[in-house]
Amino acid sequence: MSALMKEAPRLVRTQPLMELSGLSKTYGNVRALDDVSARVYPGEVLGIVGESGSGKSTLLRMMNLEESPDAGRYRLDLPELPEDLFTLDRFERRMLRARRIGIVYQNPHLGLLMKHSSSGNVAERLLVAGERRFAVLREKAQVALEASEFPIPRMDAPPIELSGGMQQRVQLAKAIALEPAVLLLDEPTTGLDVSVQALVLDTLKRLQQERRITMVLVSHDLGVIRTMADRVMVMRHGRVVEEGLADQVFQDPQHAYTQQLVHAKL
Ligand SMILES: Nc1ncnc2c1ncn2[C@@H]1O[C@H](COP(=O)(O)OP(=O)(O)OP(=O)(O)O)[C@@H](O)[C@H]1O
Repeated sequence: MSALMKEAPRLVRTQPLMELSGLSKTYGNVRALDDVSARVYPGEVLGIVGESGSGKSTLLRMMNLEESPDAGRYRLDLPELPEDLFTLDRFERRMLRARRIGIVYQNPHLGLLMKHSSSGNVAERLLVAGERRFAVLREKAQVALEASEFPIPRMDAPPIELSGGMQQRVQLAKAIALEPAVLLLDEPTTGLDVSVQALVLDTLKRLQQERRITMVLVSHDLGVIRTMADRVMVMRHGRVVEEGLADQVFQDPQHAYTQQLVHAKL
């Protein structure tokens, strides 16, 4: 079986790990999110797909607590957290992000200090979470880089000197260094060469299978979503128009917009 082929969906139907409800967000006169709700179950990969401007990245930024909605609530099923994470202040959000939420952006400049060493970028995440011992920081950074299949001899090179694929692996190492409860991926392979894209997806898939990391993957690329996701949410104009098991949505799309997306891809 090719490494990129999917296993049977992992239908874990326990309590959702992540639950967002009734999210709305308006920028000027653009309604980026319009009453969006989403649930993510432990160990699954939720794919969010939709055309440019449909609200995917806005939703992911909310999941990462980078922004607050005009309305809506956000719950993570982890100990000692409030019922609505949007009530947390800036500092509390930062700590929660550092310890429990990992993110990989399409644009590495958003996730990395491009002129600092790659190992330092990963170590910084560990520092924010309280680790101060230099040897431990370095060792843990190396372990995370290895898990991301980053070439270790280059771990002290700054991302600015690395290829796009390697930069994404540094972001990934930083994101998983503390074994987050959820890993958010915003178009993690968009802009990479197709062959590099396949290798990075392979790494994500392996990590997912070995560690059962709960993931939310945003992509406009149906191929990427199909490769990775157990469940899919289709967004359009800031709303969720369809959601379901990935195989179901791809084989038998119900909404006209999803049909259009799927058929355009075939
Ligand atoms: N900070 C912002 N200020 C103003 N408008 C914004 C902001 N963020 C998003 N928008 C607008 O909200 C809408 C949704 O944007 P969003 O980036 O979430 O969509 P997307 O589906 O991720 O698109 P893309 O695939 O192009 O990134 C767009 O019309 C966008 O222009």
